[in-house]
Amino acid sequence: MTELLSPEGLEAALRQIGAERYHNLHPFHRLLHGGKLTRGQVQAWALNRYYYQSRIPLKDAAFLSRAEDPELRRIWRQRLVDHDGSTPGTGGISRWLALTDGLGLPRQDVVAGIGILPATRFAVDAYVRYVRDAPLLQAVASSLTELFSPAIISERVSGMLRHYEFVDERTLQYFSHRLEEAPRDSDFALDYVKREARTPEQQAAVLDALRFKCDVLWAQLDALHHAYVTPGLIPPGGFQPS
Ligand SMILES: O=C(O)c1cc(C(=O)O)c2c(n1)C(=O)C(=O)c1cc(C(=O)O)[nH]c1-2
Repeated sequence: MTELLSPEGLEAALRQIGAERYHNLHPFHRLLHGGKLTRGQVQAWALNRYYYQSRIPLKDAAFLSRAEDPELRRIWRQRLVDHDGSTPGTGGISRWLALTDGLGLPRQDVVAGIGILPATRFAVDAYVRYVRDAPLLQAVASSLTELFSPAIISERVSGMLRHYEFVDERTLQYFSHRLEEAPRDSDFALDYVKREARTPEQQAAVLDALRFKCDVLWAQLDALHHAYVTPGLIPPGGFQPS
């Protein structure tokens, strides 16, 4: 039998999950941020990660289609604006393409998802489906990995600028925007789940949602590590670094 946690207790339990399971702990990120990857391996990461970026607005649109409260929609819809921009060439997706352009990947291949790993697709699509189908409280909770993203983003930007001559401030501009957007989004989502998870069962579901999302992020890096680090088994159709 689980007990009802206080809102602060729930927050502490969520933060504990992040401390144990967030993808900053994944060996592939240690290599990426520590300058241990080749340009081809960084290309593979940016290409696969584009698929995640491209699906985030679809999952937020799925969320909006289910949110009946106008106030909740008004706040959540900012996420779509952040990724898609308000005019062509603005927003997070185009900033991610500035990174893949800078790494020398053909834009049309990136956008078409040519060469992305099967496990990237499966993990990301599972996240979109989760947000489409799970109770709204869990859909909100699944975004809470963003509580932990500012720390990893700061580490990534400083590590990559220090170690790789093939990236610069301009190609990494995506991340400076996320440093402002992610805390705003995750503060809102955290307040929401602390307020709305009122039974032990709901609290357990919120914690499970965050574990699920950590798995979505972790599985993407497992796939990259398996294909491009060790044992280096690139699946059929996977991107081949030149
Ligand atoms: O660079 C990262 O490590 C990282 C992590 C996460 C995350 O923790 O889910 C997101 C992002 N970046 C990100 O850029 C982003 O737009 C984003 C949206 C979401 C979400 O769940 O709605 N997570 C993340």
